[in-house]
Amino acid sequence: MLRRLILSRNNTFINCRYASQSMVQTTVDEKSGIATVTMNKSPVNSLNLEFLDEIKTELNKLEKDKVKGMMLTSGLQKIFSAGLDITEFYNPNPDRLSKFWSTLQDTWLTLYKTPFPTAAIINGHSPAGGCLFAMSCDYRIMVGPKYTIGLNETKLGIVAPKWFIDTMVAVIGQRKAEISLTTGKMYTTDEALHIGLIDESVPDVNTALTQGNLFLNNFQRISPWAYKMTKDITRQSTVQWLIDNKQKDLDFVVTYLQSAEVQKSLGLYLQSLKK
Ligand SMILES: CCCCCCCCCCCC/C=C/CC(=O)SCCNC(=O)CCNC(=O)[C@H](O)C(C)(C)COP(=O)(O)OP(=O)(O)OC[C@H]1O[C@@H](n2cnc3c(N)ncnc32)[C@H](O)[C@@H]1OP(=O)(O)O
Repeated sequence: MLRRLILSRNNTFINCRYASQSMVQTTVDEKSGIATVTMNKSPVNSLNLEFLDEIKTELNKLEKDKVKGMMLTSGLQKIFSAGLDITEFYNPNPDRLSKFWSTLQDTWLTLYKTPFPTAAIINGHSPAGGCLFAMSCDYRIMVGPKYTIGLNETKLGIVAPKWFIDTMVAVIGQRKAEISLTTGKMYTTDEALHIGLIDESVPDVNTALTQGNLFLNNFQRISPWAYKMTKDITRQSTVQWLIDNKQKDLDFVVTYLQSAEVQKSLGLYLQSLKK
């Protein structure tokens, strides 16, 4: 792991930590203690086993370093994240599929439970797993108006697992989540703002980063202990369900994803993407 100091947009030095050929770049503003984690896996930030593992490792490091907040964003031009890497579960190797799903569970738990406040800077399309990661942050700022966000699993002929669903319910409520999930709807920035899936829509990424910093700076005046306890209590039932049902969730997903019917749907969906 290498470290270097670079000059940030507001002329303060930021501590930049990066690994060679890393898919995740992190900078920490020395003055505010706020980290920016940038996902950088071309072409679409699809979440495969190695990428998830890197994100989880980075989040754990930030916790150890006691950062004051974190913004999650993308280094790609028009995509926040295309969600889970479909090639991990189309014609999968069963052992790798198990490892992939366990890593997803752990990465999500780490992100959803961070002891520091988080903001998603959604600077591109954010379907499915990309939307899950954005919803798992404490606050969402999306660059409009061109991009879309949502849990579109039914469009792939698959079903969002219970903890994806519960995460969405926590953000937009039962009724809107049910409609969104069953129809697999991808929302435009304006629509997402209207239903509360995002908190702010802004015209460009610099404004999004400024607003993200503003949101996270609110917590300078809040006791970290009070923040963490409140977040734990608020998110407890969703988190506890997964902790108690990790193996059941894994077994179900691995079996279900390998069924002939699901594999057929995924094959057709992948083909449509290639076109
Ligand atoms: C009791 C009942 C309980 C039931 C429980 C069931 C539980 C089991 C179910 C398991 C659930 C699994 C959950 C999955 C969640 C997911 O995240 S699935 C992934 C969903 N993602 C998408 O649908 C996004 C698809 N991609 C796009 O829409 C577009 O690519 C884009 C808008 C992101 C970008 O568009 P564009 O810039 O035009 O790029 P493209 O040319 O489309 O793509 C470039 C390149 O990338 C490949 N690609 C795109 N997305 C993915 C992906 N998610 N995974 C892998 N690969 C992807 C695309 O095919 C192109 O490849 P080529 O360059 O053509 O080779």
